[in-house]
Amino acid sequence: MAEKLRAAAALLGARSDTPRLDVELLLAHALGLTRGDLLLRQRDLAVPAAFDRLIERRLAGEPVAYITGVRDFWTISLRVTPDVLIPRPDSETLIEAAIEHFGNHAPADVLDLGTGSGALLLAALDQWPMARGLGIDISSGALAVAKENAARLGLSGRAAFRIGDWAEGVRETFDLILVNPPYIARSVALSGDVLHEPEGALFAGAEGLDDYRRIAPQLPHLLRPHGMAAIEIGYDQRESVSALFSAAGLLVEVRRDLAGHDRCLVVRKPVLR
Ligand SMILES: C[S@@+](CC[C@H](N)C(=O)[O-])C[C@H]1O[C@@H](n2cnc3c(N)ncnc32)[C@H](O)[C@@H]1O
Repeated sequence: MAEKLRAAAALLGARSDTPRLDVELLLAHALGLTRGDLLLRQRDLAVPAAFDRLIERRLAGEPVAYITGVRDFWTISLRVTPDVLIPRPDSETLIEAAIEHFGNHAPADVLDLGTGSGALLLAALDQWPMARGLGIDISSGALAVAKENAARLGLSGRAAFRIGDWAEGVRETFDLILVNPPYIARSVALSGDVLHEPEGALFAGAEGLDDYRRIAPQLPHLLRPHGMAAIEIGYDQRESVSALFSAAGLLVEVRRDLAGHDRCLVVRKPVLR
């Protein structure tokens, strides 16, 4: 088996930045095991015939998460399909910022705008067992995946989902608002795995700012006085996006991801004295 895995990883080296991990995840999927079980038991296992077909799909550019249908995010494992963006480790910066803000005081009500697979909302509900949440997305395909994830994680009782255009028509207020909108400029030529992801999850007009422009004026009406919003940004959007939320009368700080890139705006209401 070891030789076969080395050969597959060498093949994928031309296509992927993480060939060894890809091979392990695909083989675990072919065997119906977790990656952990695969690593523990690999000496006793044979490579199934289905593995070669999975490697072919990966070589043709399909992301591992769409092949296996699964992606881990924060403390949870999510089902993913081509209807949803594959949740990124960088987006965990938003959950970390929320944990830092709330400390021992858990948020009661959470809003996730552009919920996709439900990653951010469901990670927050897993983090705070008494919290309830609402996930909104414009894509009915994405909402079907998010609902399935809530059910699989036993979180349906605390998670509601609604089709919507950002927060249009939302009358409720929230302690925590999580937002990872599309933020790539239309002129950017994408390559690699991302070409398989939904365009509606990626692009936001000529400068990548169209969705922030819509969301910024909505936030003051949605955010409770001591609440916070964690908003994902592209590594070079700190100033342009901060300006939009400041202009909406909100206080803005920036958080970096593990790679040291600006990744998340922490947005609060000014405290009235
Ligand atoms: C970058 S993805 C984020 C998905 C998920 N929150 C995550 O972090 O993995 C952006 C999401 O916003 C949704 N979206 C795009 N335009 C929208 C709009 N006008 N109103 C609501 N959701 C929208 C897309 O369908 C997509 O699911």
